Amino acid sequence: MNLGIIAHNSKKVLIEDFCIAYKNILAKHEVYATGTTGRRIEEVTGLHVHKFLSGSIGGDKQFMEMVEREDLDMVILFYNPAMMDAKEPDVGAIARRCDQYNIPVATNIATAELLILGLARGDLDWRLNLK
Ligand SMILES: O=C(CO)COP(=O)(O)O
Repeated sequence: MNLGIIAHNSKKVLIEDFCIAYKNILAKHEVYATGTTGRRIEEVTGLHVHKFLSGSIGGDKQFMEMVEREDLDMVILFYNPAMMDAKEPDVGAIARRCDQYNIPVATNIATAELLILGLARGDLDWRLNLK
């Protein structure tokens, strides 16, 4: 399955730790991420990540296009609710689009852990029937 990941700068270490912890599950899937998030994940896990441009220069739009094509099966958006900034990718818009297409989306690590463990257990296999 195709997993999409975006992490705000203040959440980069959190996403690194998450990806290290669940590296064995991620390795069985395709990971897509905005530029810096993807590079950081590659550096700490050694996994290959399909990298978009950096979020602030268009990577967020590339990510959104993939959601709109329903090509992502699960999305992790670690934004910082205390630091909403107009220059940052519009995570609210991406989350709304995920809801429109019924794509499982996690905006915090507690939910992300549920999703990744559910993915490993086959709970998201229904998405395979959409293709
Ligand atoms: O800017 C982002 C989230 O704030 C995401 O883009 P990068 O992964 O390129 O940092």
